[in-house]
Amino acid sequence: MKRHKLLNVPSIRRLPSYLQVVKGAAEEGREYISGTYIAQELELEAIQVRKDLALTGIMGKPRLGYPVQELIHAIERFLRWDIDQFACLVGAGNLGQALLGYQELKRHKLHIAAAFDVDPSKIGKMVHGTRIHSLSEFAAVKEQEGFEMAILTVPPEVAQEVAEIIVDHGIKGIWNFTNVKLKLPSHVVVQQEDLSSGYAVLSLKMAKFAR
Ligand SMILES: NC(=O)c1ccc[n+]([C@@H]2O[C@H](COP(=O)([O-])OP(=O)(O)OC[C@H]3O[C@@H](n4cnc5c(N)ncnc54)[C@H](O)[C@@H]3O)[C@@H](O)[C@H]2O)c1
Repeated sequence: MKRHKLLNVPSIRRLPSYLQVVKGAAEEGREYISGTYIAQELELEAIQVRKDLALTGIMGKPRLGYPVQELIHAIERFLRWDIDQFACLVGAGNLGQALLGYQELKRHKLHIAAAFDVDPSKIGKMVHGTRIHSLSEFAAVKEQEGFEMAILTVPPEVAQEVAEIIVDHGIKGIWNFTNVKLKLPSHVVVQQEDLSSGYAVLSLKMAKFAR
């Protein structure tokens, strides 16, 4: 059996873009928003949007649509973006430092409490307000900051070994930006981020639709 199998992953992946549209409507002072409007903004089918939004437990009102503020709260609650979550980042290189500066994560209440690296020229520095520690300090910093989630942005050749170290120190979830398929104990949740899949879709769409 596949571990950590979550139903409705494609729906969950669409919810952040709905949230963006609904927040835009809130900024324009709108009180209600329809599934059809969200669908048009995102080039989706209205039925799909309504089905996805039903996951959050919210019901639209006939002819009016969804109350904007309630919809924002429903999506955020469903995604657990209404709760402060703390993570560390391991591998403060090009991608790692870009993620440290990515304000959108903070807006979703994901706070990167500490970063780790092995490069002596980076250790001790602050990057976008987050201190870079030596990986050897992992246990002590984790104890102090209490994070259980890690963002992994190390080179692929050390990804497995670094993942094992941080899991041994109690990390329970890894957002893995390396292209390595990590082999870890079944209690650890791993989310693989693959930029190539976005490029694959762009490439095929251009071949089909761009002139
Ligand atoms: N740069 C991108 O746009 C991009 C995009 C998608 C995925 N990735 C993947 O993300 C990872 C990082 O890419 P990058 O371009 O930031 O690389 P990078 O070389 O700039 O950064 C890697 C960092 O990891 C550190 N590091 C090396 N060994 C370590 C260890 N044992 N423990 C802790 N830190 C260690 C290095 O000192 C460095 O700071 C790679 O696996 C890459 O394939 C990068």
